[in-house]
Amino acid sequence: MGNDDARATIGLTGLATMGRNLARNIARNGHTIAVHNRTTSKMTALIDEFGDEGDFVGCESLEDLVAAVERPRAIVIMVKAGEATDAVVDELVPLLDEGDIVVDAGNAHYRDTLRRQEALEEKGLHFVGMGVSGGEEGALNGPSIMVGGSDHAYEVLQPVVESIAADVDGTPCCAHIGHDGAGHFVKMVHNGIEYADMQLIAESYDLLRSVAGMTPAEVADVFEEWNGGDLESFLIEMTADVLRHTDAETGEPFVDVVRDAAEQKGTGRWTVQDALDLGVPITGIAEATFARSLSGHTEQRAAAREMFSTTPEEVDVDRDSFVDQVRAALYASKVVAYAQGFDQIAAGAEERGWDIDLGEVATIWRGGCIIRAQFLDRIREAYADEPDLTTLLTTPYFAEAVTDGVDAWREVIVAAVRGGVPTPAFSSSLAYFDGLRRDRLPAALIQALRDDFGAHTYERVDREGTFHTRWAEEGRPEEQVSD
Ligand SMILES: NC(=O)C1=CN([C@@H]2O[C@H](COP(=O)(O)OP(=O)(O)OC[C@H]3O[C@@H](n4cnc5c(N)ncnc54)[C@H](OP(=O)(O)O)[C@@H]3O)[C@@H](O)[C@H]2O)C=CC1
Ligand SMILES: O=C(CO)[C@H](O)[C@H](O)COP(=O)(O)O
Repeated sequence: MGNDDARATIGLTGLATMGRNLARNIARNGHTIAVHNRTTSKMTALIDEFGDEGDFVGCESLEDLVAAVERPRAIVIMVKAGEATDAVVDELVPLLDEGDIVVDAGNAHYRDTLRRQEALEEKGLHFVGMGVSGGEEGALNGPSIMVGGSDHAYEVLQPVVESIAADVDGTPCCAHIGHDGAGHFVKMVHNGIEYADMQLIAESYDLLRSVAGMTPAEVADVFEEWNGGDLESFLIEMTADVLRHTDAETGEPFVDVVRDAAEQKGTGRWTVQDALDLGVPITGIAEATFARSLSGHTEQRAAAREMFSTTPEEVDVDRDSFVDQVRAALYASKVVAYAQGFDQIAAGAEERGWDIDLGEVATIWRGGCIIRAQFLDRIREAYADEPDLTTLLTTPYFAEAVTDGVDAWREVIVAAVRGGVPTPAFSSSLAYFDGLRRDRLPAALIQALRDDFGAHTYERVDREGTFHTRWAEEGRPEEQVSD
């Protein structure tokens, strides 16, 4: 296909919340961008409203979009993940030429990215799975960008993606994470951590309201104060803002007029499914995902309330001390959630042959993305000191934070249990910490039971080898099954 009139550096199809702002960001940074949307009115609205922000080429069809972009073309797809992305890829591919680059910037499952990458490679095209985080505002003003694809594709895209990404201390929040699905894999785990972060924040809010009896506005003040310390982050700041918001119609705190059933588009669930396959215990993320599911089971919740309706025990706490304890518990649990997420990235990278630099991941999450937080700098430093870190939990800074916070963490969970306030993420994070540091785990009993009912064998603490006890026989003789 000829494109003699092509003058755009890059093309983008999918101009909903993210795509339209990403396109504006690209144009504002001096790149000519060709824009397209299945429903043309979104494209014309973008040009009408924001056409003067940069050099846009409006396109009514994918054919026009392809013709408008200089070769080798780079075309970004920013549409609904799943079937919609496949539909756009299928329509786009026949229009392209060898060497062109298709970039999926949506929240694709990394396995879909692997599949698409293989299919396009066979046609001589490059496929890039590019995770973008930052929501609507980040897409416009600088997101965090996780690119997966060939070295060549990254070289072509680098000037554009680095110029539009958020910037922290002069470093763009953008990196070539690895080949094929690596970028979408890291974005998936990022979203899993986002689920855990939000669940921990929600549990903190619930405790401060239900145990300490604070109003949403008072809790907002607490979050605002926390945002001035170690917990400083986008989500903590946003929580203060949301809790202070009053519903215009009713005059009630906004949080009280929102239905308490949390939805999910799937990235948290994928993270948990993947962690199960990898055998990595990401308990905080898993509990956060299940907590969203539980909140959505409205009929079961109604039945349970009717059957078990109880007034939880009043818990007598000193408000100021409790606020401090919740802060410590939140911080320690957050450290666990991030440690687990980074463990998953390390395990996934090893399993799939991606050379993922964990310090670089922490670096590009410091700005632009939803989980941006001051303490990512600490994580970056930890991996800079020791790239093959076994767990973030044992690095001096985080070990101290968890050790200092552990008593408060326990107190908070005791208060939650007494008060009937569910804290699945707090509790599972503490259980994870206790599990890791325990001298002996009851896993020994599980091994013995497995051997008893299924001859599954066990290892001994005092000798090498694999053993089986013949439980049904007199004297229960033990045999060594292998060395
Ligand atoms: N919203 C967010 O905060 C974030 C979203 N993402 C991801 O970015 C992508 C875009 O998200 P968002 O902007 O919220 O928009 P949506 O996920 O709501 O997707 C809407 C866009 O998809 C297009 N689309 C849907 N089905 C098709 C189809 N069959 N063929 C062609 N186009 C189709 C729509 O076109 P039309 O207008 O014609 O309906 C529209 O442009 C998603 O993959 C999302 O997961 C990533 C980070 C943050
Ligand atoms: O990717 C994102 C932020 O990083 C999106 O906002 C994501 O879609 C939110 O996920 P969910 O709808 O499952 O809460």
